[in-house]
Amino acid sequence: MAKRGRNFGEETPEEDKKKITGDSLKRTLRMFRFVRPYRTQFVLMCVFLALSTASTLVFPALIGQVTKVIEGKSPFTLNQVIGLFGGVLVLQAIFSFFRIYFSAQVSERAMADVRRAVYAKIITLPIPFMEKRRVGELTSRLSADVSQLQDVLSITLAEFFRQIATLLGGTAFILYVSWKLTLFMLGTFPVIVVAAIVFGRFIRKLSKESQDQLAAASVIVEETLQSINVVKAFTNERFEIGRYSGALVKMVNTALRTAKFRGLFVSFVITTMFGAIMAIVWYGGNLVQSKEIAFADLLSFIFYTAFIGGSVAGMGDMYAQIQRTIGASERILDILDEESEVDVEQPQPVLAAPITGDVAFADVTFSYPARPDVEVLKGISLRVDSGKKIALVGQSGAGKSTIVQLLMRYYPLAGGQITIDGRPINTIDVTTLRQHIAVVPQEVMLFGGTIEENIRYGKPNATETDVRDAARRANALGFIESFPEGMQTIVGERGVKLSGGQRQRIAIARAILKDPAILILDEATSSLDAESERLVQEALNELMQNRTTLIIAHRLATIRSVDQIYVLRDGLIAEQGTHDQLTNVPDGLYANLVKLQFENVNNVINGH
Ligand SMILES: Nc1ncnc2c1ncn2[C@@H]1O[C@H](COP(=O)(O)OP(=O)(O)OP(=O)(O)O)[C@@H](O)[C@H]1O
Repeated sequence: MAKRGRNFGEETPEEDKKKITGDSLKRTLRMFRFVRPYRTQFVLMCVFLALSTASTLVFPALIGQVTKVIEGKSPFTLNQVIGLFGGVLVLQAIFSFFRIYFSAQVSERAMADVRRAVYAKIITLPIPFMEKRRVGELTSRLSADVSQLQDVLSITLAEFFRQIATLLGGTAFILYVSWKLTLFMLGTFPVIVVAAIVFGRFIRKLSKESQDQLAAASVIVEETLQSINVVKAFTNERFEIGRYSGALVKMVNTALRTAKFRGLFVSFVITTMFGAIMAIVWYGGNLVQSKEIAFADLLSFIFYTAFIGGSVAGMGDMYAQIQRTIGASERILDILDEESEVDVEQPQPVLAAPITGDVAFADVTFSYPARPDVEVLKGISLRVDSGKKIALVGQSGAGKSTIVQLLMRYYPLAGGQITIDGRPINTIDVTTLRQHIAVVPQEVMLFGGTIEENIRYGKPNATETDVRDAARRANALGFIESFPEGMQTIVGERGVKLSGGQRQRIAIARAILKDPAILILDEATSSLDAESERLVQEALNELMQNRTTLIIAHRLATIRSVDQIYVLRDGLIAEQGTHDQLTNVPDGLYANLVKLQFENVNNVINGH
């Protein structure tokens, strides 16, 4: 049996072992909506499948006919029968071709639609959903689960149909030839096939064990090579070699044990299968001798028996296949049934009336969905008037990033309200809301394309001149043009080919191009060298002009001139005011932070 992805009868992983119930089958059938657009091809595939199965089933009967001709017991000549044989052969080839052609048409297109739908769903789901799942898990929905469904459409369905047809057609034929021989055959052959299936399962379990052990050994290699510096620093080479050898010995032992059973299995199969055929030939031969059946029919009988045996063997795998398919469909449907926050079926909203950018938080409380019992914000109220700048400062974990994540509407609030221009943000379309906000993150993440593509990410329909202009205003044009390929320079994976300061300026150019009313700056914690710092700061000043800006500040030196500073402690605003006001609060939090940073800088300068 041809199988893609998984091997014949391979053990079904635990998570795939879904009970087959009426409900789960019904749910799985919902996946057929993806086949509906291709129903013509699907029907054609079924027709050719039926035809090719029927033509295969004719072969044993034809072999019987040939024998009859040779024995001189047929009204046809040898050439006529062989001609018919050839005709069936040609038809069978044509039918099979079209069956595969149409099944590929259906399965490839329908599965691309499933992948597109799942991806569109995943990328538009709210952040809390993404937090609950691992990225690897989501990507395997797109690869493994969809491939499983594709197997069903392109292979399993055909196999299933063929097996049932062979079983029914073959049994009907042999019953017609001789019910006695049929009963004799049914008493032996299927029993052996089923025994072989069970034995085979056991062996596969064993070989999976040795595969797992090989995987475990590979993990040791991978881990140690990845952290080779650590291994060497601790001089643990000998220890690791020992660990690896141990894993190998275990694997070899299991493999040898498996081989013993595999040897037994092969001997068992060969002996019993051929034994059964011999028994049938013996019994059938007797029937031929006593003239109960014709010799030609005995030959056809044996061929059909082999066909039936193959079908019974294939059936064993069918149940596992259906289980896997139900599991895969359910996991895909679970995702498709989630509610998106962005409706991609609708065209992207054109930016509604420009906003002025008055941002206000009123008594906002919040807990992350992943940790509902920890209140991260305990009643935050703040306001930034249009075009003004505020800074959020406070210890790590105080809730600064949370505040801006809520403004982006990544999470629903537990209490209170956030408004922009007086409108609660949950009444604004989420795409429109985010179109008005740009974020310059702490760690700039660039996509693997060109510099131009990365800047254009801020506004996909921007002209080349706009992109250059944004780069120039972000102090980035200089370094971009110093590269031989200029704007077309490919930035390596995650932008590793660019320095930290350069990446930041690209992120600033991106934000300038987006031209939002509201800006969020998540200050980089690591400081740049003085020249880089100056270039970035200049670019930021250009970006911040006339925009409502929220700065998550880590280095207090950069926020002296903001309009208002909010000092956070444990999810509450502990102090607020301008830099000058706050530094004068005796023993104030901010005053202490400033002192601390000042001392640190002095310590570094003085070499302490
Ligand atoms: N996605 C999340 N799920 C659950 N808890 C989170 C999540 N993100 C942050 N937290 C928790 O919320 C609290 C506030 O985190 P937040 O990132 O807002 O702090 P921060 O002030 O920005 O800190 P830093 O300066 O280190 O970035 C922390 O205790 C953190 O552990």
